[in-house]
Amino acid sequence: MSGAIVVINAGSSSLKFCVYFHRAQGLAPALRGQIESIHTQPRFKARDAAGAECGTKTWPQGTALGHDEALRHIVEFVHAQLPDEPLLAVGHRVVHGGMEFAAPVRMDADVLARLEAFIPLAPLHQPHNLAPIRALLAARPDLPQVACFDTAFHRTIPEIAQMFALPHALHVEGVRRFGFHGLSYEYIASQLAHFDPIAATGRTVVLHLGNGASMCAMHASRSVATTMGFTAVDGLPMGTRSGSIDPGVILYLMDERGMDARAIETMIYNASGLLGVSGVSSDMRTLLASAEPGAKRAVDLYVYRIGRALGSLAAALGGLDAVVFTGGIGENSAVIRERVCRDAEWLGVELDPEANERGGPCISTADARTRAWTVPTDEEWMIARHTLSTLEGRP
Ligand SMILES: Nc1ncnc2c1ncn2[C@@H]1O[C@H](COP(=O)(O)OP(=O)(O)O)[C@@H](O)[C@H]1O
Ligand SMILES: CC(=O)OP(=O)(O)O
Ligand SMILES: [Mg+2]
Repeated sequence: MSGAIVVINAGSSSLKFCVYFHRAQGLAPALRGQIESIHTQPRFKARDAAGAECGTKTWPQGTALGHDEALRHIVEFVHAQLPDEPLLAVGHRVVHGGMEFAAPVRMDADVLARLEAFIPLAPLHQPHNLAPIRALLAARPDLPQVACFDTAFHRTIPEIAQMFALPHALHVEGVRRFGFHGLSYEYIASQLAHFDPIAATGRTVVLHLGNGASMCAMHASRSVATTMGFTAVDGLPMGTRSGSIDPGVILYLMDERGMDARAIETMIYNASGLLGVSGVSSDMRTLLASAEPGAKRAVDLYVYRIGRALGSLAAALGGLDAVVFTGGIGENSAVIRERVCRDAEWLGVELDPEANERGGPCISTADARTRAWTVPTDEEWMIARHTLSTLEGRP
């Protein structure tokens, strides 16, 4: 079965793709890239198997390209680069799998309809995750497609950590914490043993800081608690999402400010977080480079909330052996890592500033009680492996 597996990963601000060749010796990346900042200043970049840049394009500042146009650009690019490679399957990141989908699944019209029910629970992601699946099911019904879920990795979270203190019938019906960024956490969990056996077997908090942001407490590389909940708007402040707020604020906005559910949805998903607090930008690079007081305010709140969440997750773990930074901000921003690590000194984290500037992978001092790492995530690799296993009928 020689040919290509194409992986599509629609994030809230980016569309990432990777083409893997499946050969006798296994899966190998052949072409990868992304369009980032798709709602604000889209930039396309692709690299070949050797890591050499093989495609770039930038759109003018202020272009709201959106996911559909971004996907069209990527499909044309991949087709032009690899016109003769037979396509074996397409693997997709699907953010919400609810209680029903705890493992990757082969797509058909029935599964698609069931996944569409979760659109209200992940409005920035699920529609964009499902649109290419729907289009391909219509155009190429013979082509295998596999959905891989952000929620699946968190199914090991103990019942008590999944609960809201609401009437219990709601929990039974599925109003519970699901958690997200699971493909990223699963990848990091698969890498921990190579970096730090203590982090792999012990108590580790992984910080996935991208446009969406969450943190996951892992015990022996399994998820035991996470900051996101029923939806991906919970937990940390993000690029445009509020993270946790007092639910009383929602009632106040409805009753006293005349806002309806849709207006509140737009506010908490699209106009809050770094963007709302700063009034400047949702993009961490822009905020760190800005002299505006709003930019400093947003970064300060971001770091503060990460520190609060770290204390809470360390409590859930009963202590802390390691922290791991990943995601666009976690992998690339030495400043944010430094600030988070300084605030976490009470938990035994001791930053090595030079190692942090170099980008790690180890960014803590040799004798720190709690080790700190920066590890690039690879959701696409997890999706490719799950897609192949599903095609081959393996769990
Ligand atoms: N060098 C950098 N310094 C600070 N932030 C960065 C840097 N590079 C990327 N980022 C941030 O990473 C975020 C995007 O992360 P990413 O994980 O790619 O997003 P998505 O959630 O859409 O998958 C943006 O906020 C961007 O500003
Ligand atoms: C679930 C989520 O927030 O994903 P992303 O960070 O890719 O937007
Ligand atoms: Mg992402």
